[in-house]
Amino acid sequence: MLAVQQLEAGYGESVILRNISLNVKPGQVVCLLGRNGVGKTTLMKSIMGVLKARRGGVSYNGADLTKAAPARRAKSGIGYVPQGREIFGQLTVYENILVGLEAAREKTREIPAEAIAKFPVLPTMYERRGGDLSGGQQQQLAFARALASKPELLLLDEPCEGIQPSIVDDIRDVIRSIKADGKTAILLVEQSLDFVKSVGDYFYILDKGAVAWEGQLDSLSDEVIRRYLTV
Ligand SMILES: Nc1ncnc2c1ncn2[C@@H]1O[C@H](COP(=O)(O)OP(=O)(O)OP(=O)(O)O)[C@@H](O)[C@H]1O
Repeated sequence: MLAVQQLEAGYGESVILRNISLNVKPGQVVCLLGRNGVGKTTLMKSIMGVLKARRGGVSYNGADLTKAAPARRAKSGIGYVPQGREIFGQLTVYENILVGLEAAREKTREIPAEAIAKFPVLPTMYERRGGDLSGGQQQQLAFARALASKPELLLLDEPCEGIQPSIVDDIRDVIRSIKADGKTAILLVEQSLDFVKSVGDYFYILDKGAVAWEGQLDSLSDEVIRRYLTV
């Protein structure tokens, strides 16, 4: 469903991604691995269209999205939980989720039940400002905002970063439950290999601007971990 082909992207003079090709199939949980600074977030931004591709392309369900703005990509069915969550601090919890609804294919102001079903605490906080929530609550809100448009592909950039261990377990459960529902594929950036192995199907390792290794997660060997992931 998602195909990234020979993508090149970067900032100003610097080229971060030189030649990236990867695929995500329906319902799959694909994990993006690599040492700090290899460009995982840059790739997520390029897929979402926040950062323009310089070469190569991004296609989704057969449509070429390489030149499409982020809003069109969202409307095509791609949801995004960015690194750092990017909750609108001055908006209420409810309003934050409504922002996610803007990307829904049918026009509605009704938050779909499935967006919040996994986060029962959120409706009890609808009137609170996003900025007043804890990190874990903000992460739940970022998930709900992304799920509001019923995406078929969810981009998750380090959803456990800065989150306390008990909430990390909750996030794992949410990812597993999205996977079990079978309606939404996930492209996940995550540092913890244990976490990745507990939710993922397939992996890509980035190194030097390209895909250095890929495979089924159960085939990820200690040798590959040492070569590309150990600091
Ligand atoms: N807005 C920006 N302007 C210029 N350079 C940037 C910008 N954002 C990131 N970079 C640089 O691009 C490179 C890749 O960064 P990126 O955040 O994509 O890596 P990452 O693999 O996600 O790292 P981490 O695991 O630390 O989040 C780094 O060298 C970083 O300094």
